[in-house]
Amino acid sequence: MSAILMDGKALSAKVRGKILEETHRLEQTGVRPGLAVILVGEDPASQVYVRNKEKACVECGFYSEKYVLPAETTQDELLGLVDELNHNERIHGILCQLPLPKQISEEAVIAAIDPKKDVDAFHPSNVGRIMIGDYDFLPCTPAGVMELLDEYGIDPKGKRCVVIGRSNIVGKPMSMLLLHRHGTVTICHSRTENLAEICREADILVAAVGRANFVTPDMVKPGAAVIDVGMNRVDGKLCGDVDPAVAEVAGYMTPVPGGVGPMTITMLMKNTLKAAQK
Ligand SMILES: NC(=O)C1=CN([C@@H]2O[C@H](COP(=O)(O)OP(=O)(O)OC[C@H]3O[C@@H](n4cnc5c(N)ncnc54)[C@H](OP(=O)(O)O)[C@@H]3O)[C@@H](O)[C@H]2O)C=CC1
Ligand SMILES: Nc1nc(=O)c2c([nH]1)NC[C@@H]1CN(c3ccc(C(=O)N[C@@H](CCC(=O)O)C(=O)O)cc3)C=[N+]21
Ligand SMILES: [Mg+2]
Repeated sequence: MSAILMDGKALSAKVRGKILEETHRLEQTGVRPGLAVILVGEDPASQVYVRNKEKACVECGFYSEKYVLPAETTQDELLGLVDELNHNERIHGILCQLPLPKQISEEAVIAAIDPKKDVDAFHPSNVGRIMIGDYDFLPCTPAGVMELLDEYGIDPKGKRCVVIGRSNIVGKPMSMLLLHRHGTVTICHSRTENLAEICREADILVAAVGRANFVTPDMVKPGAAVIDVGMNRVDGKLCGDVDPAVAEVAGYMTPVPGGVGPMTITMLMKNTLKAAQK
């Protein structure tokens, strides 16, 4: 048996095509969606992400600005830029790439972004709204995973869903979106006991750990949908959190690259369009 690969690249192309149509419609009213991306320091993974985001902006017809700041940037300097972008009328979405250097508080920067321009949906008020189920912006990576599940006809309703990872940017919001869709959700983390056993019960297993080949075939229920959020560099090569051998057990699986990554960026485009439409 070999899992059906969930093609995030193909689905992204489809969704980006629809976004481009919406962009053209919005332009009739004199508004072009604008996204500002801030990158502090030279994290190589972040640079790939920023490059892919620029390409996506072109595909969606957006205006975009990129700010590359040195690793020594102070918190006040960064907050100054955020404030400027909050007031810049060409910019509808602001994304500050995480992680930030040690001298800068991520919480302070996230809180400084105007919630109406917070296309990551990381601001506490947007996070709160997601908890309640009353939101404008969905968090990009979890939203991308949900669109992939929908595209392949995988409905979380009533199903055992296991999320490995509890970060604010992936694990926690992922669990919340699965819960909204009536999944029975278990969140695992580094202190979880009997992790493999818990994972083996999952109909939908999401790996957001940040460790290459963490999920092995013995941890997967035959036929399960296995979603690989991981983006790890091993000897210069990009690989996920899921051992490729899992494809022999799983029913569905997302590849890395070409799975969740492109969908994350597409959801960022969707949020930016939405911000511009408001
Ligand atoms: N495809 C995409 O669009 C995106 C991909 N990523 C990638 O996803 C991965 C996760 O990112 P992120 O959530 O930010 O990472 P974090 O490092 O913030 O979180 C990792 C989580 O995994 C848990 N964990 C670590 N080791 C173990 C273990 N041995 N057993 C069980 N749980 C463990 C941690 O537990 P604890 O809380 O106890 O420490 C933590 O909750 C990374 O590879 C990142 O690059 C991230 C964002 C978007
Ligand atoms: N404020 C903030 N928001 C984020 O959403 C955020 C962040 N910071 N920090 C870093 C992580 C990581 N992340 C990725 C998204 C897409 C790809 C991506 O495009 N992946 C391609 C890579 C292909 C290639 O190698 O070019 C793929 O999987 O096919 C990678 C990584 C978003 N993150
Ligand atoms: Mg920091």
